[in-house]
Amino acid sequence: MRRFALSTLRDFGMGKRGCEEKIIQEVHHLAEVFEKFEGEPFNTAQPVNYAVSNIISSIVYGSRFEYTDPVFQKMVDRSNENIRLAGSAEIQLFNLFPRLGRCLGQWLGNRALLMKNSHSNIEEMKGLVKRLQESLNPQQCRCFVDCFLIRQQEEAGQKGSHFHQNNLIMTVANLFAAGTDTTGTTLRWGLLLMAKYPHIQDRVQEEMSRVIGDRQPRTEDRRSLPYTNAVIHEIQRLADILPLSLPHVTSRDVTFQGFLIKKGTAVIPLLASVLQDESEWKNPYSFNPDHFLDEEGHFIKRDAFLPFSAGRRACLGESLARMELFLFFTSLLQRFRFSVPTGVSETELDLTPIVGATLTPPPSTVCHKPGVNPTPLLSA
Ligand code: HEM
Repeated sequence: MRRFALSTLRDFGMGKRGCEEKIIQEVHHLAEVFEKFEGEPFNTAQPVNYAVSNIISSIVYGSRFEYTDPVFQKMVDRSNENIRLAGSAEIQLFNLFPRLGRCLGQWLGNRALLMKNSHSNIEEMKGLVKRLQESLNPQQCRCFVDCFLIRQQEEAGQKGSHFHQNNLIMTVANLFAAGTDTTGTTLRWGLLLMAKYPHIQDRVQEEMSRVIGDRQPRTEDRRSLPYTNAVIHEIQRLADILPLSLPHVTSRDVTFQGFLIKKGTAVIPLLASVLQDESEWKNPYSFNPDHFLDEEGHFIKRDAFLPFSAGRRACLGESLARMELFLFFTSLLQRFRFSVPTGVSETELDLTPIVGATLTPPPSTVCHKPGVNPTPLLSA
């Protein structure tokens, strides 16, 4: 299923050009929302989440949603709420000791809410899939769901086929959740860190203005923007949004660094142990883009940079996420200057994360005014 998902996602958007166009279109929608605040402080969470969710949604369903669509809003909000709930103490405890479920009784309010949210989202997704199913044309594959349905028809009656309805809905739900909160959270950390460190924002905007001027940033510009690239990597390193990655289970006995790990053991990789390793990074707990630059200011790759984890089950959306982060971040910084609200100093700006399954920025607000080279908004 992973292989099918990867190759289909590549065909439907994660292929470089197709995806780049989708992201650039979405940047314009997001920038329009930002513009409406006219410099007043606002919380970037919802518009940013809706924008990134539209990228995975258009790959999966073949079309984007309006940010004002109440069904879409609820799906994104529930999915993000679930990621927060999944990291709560009671859910973690329940996962460790499921048999304690009944004893934990009233304690499990979070679990009830999580299940209710999942159920509601799955019902909405079933409706979206049904509509695509009704208009399915096997000669014209419009999106991920279509590809799955066509394969399902081809393998109909085949024993053991993975292409059944339940797998389709669960895959769609996983892609939606995995593709929304992670990228949205990282982008919001980025905007907050730019407001906190204006001298770093200055350097990003100076580099962009010098290298690409007014035109729309493109993925290939990454190579000519070493400082900006280093800043985006440093945002991901410091934000460490998935410090526990995802839990795994050993499929056989393994000996690792002299320790025997029995088959069936739960393994939780601590990404923080590399992203903030004191022997790897000069200032592991500070925001320092120099971690990714050599003395001449060239970008350098670092082995300890593993926000997408590693190995055969590493993040399936890494290339999509990297493209989204680069294009959203550069396009927003080209249009806007982000700052702390009046009356709050940069040093006072709190960066204590909210702990869930991901580490999200605190509910702070940022202001913006036109950037160094504000580009006119294209009509989408
Ligand atoms: C900044 C953004 C992102 C970060 C930091 C991130 C990080 C991760 C991490 C750490 C894992 C766990 C890997 C493991 O189990 O070893 C993961 C898994 C996954 N990610 Fe991402 N991710 C991001 C964006 C995305 C996007 C945009 C998608 C959409 C396609 C996506 C889809 C997935 C899927 C489907 C998995 C499960 C893979 C599997 O179990 O085989 N991710 N991600």
